[in-house]
Amino acid sequence: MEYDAFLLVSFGGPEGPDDVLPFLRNVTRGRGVPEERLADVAEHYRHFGGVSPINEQCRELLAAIRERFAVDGPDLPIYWGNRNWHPFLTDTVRQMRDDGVRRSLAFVTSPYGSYSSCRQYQDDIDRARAEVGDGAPVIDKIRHYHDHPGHVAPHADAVRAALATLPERENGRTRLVFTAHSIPVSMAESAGAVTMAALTGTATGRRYEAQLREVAGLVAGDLEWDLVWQSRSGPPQVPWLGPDINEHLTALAAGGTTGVVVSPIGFISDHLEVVWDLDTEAAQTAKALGLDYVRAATPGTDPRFVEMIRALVLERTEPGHPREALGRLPTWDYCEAGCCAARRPGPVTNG
Ligand SMILES: CC1=C(CCC(=O)O)c2cc3nc(cc4[nH]c(cc5[nH]c(cc1n2)c(C)c5CCC(=O)O)c(CCC(=O)O)c4C)C(CCC(=O)O)=C3C
Ligand SMILES: [Fe+2]
Repeated sequence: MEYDAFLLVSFGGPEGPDDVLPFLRNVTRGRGVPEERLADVAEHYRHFGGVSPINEQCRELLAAIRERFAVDGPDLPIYWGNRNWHPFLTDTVRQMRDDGVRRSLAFVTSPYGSYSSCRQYQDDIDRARAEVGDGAPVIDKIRHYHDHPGHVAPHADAVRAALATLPERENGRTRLVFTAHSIPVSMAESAGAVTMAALTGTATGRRYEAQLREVAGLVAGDLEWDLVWQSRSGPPQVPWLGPDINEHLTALAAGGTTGVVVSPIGFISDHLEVVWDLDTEAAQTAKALGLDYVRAATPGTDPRFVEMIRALVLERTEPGHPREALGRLPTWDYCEAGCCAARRPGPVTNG
C-alpha cells in the first residue's frame, strides 16, 4: 500500500490550569462519569500545575521518530493529533488535507484492544475526517503492538532495573505487580469479540485482558507476577475490572510480602495516570503498609520502541517485511466494523 504520511495519535492532556476542566469535559462527554470523580481528577492535575506530562512526552516521541526516519526512512511527513486536547485530531487532519496528504498510517499510543484503547481512537479519527469533509485523507490505524519485541524489551529491562533498586531485607519477600487502566467489565467482555469471530468462528472477547496477560508473561520471564488494575472511573454501581492496585498492595502486605515492583505495562509513557495513581497514591499506600515500593519505567523514547514504530510502518509499506510478535494472540491490520463498539453507559437499573 502507498502511504504519504505518518500520524501519531494520542490521548491529549491539559497544559495549564485553565485547560483542566475543558479537557476533562472532552474526555467524559456522554460517558456517565460522576461530577465528584471529575472534581477529584481535576485535583490530581492541579498537583502538577494543571499540566499533564503526556503532550511533552508525545513531542519527545515525535522528535525521536523524526530523527530515526531521517536516517533510514521511511521518507514521510510526520503529524500529531490528540483525541481530547490540542493539537486536536480535526485540526491535524485538516492540515494534512491542505498539505495534499491522501493516505496516512496512524500510530496510536495504546498497544491494546478494547473500546477505550482502540476503537475510540478509530472513531475519533473517523469523526475528524468527517468534520474535515471533502479531500480528507484516508487514515489506517496501525495494528496492536502489545507483544512486539520493541514494546516488551523496554518493559522487561525496566522491571529488572527496578528490582535491583529494592533494598535488601532479611527474609524479604518481593512481588512483581503489573498494572493497566481498569475498564468496565462490559467493555472487557466485548473487547475484540467481533473480529475474533470473523477470524476464528468464535467470539472470544476479553482481548484487553488477554493481551495484558500475554505481555505480563513475556516481561516477567521466570519471575512470578500478578496483574491488577488502576485509575478506575465511572459510577460505583457499574462493575469495572479489579482488584485495584491499592487493594492488592494491602492484601500482599497482609500475606507477608515486604517489597513490590510495580510495572505499568498498560501504558507507554509516564503520563498522569502513572505519576499520580502509581507514583503518588499507590506509593503512599505502600508506605503506610510498610512495603518497599519501586515503580518500573515505561518505554517512553527507548530506541527499541522507536525502532518498533518504524518497523510497524515498514510492515505496511514493504512487501515481505517481518511482522514481529513474541506472543500467540493474533493481530490484524483492520478491525471488523462493530468490533469493540461502544455500549451506551446509561444508568444502571434493577432487572
Ligand atoms: C483503557 C484506558 C486507557 C489506556 C489506553 C490509552 O492510553 O488510551 C486510558 C488512558 C488514559 N486515560 C487518561 C485520562 C483519563 N481517563 C479518564 C476516564 C476513563 N479512561 C478509561 C480507559 C482508559 N484510559 C475509561 C473507560 C474511562 C471512563 C470514561 C470513559 O468511558 O471514557 C478520565 C476522566 C476522569 C476519570 O479518571 O474518571 C481521564 C482524565 C489519560 C491521560 C493522562 C494524562 O493526562 O496524562 C490516558 C493516557
Ligand atoms: Fe483513562
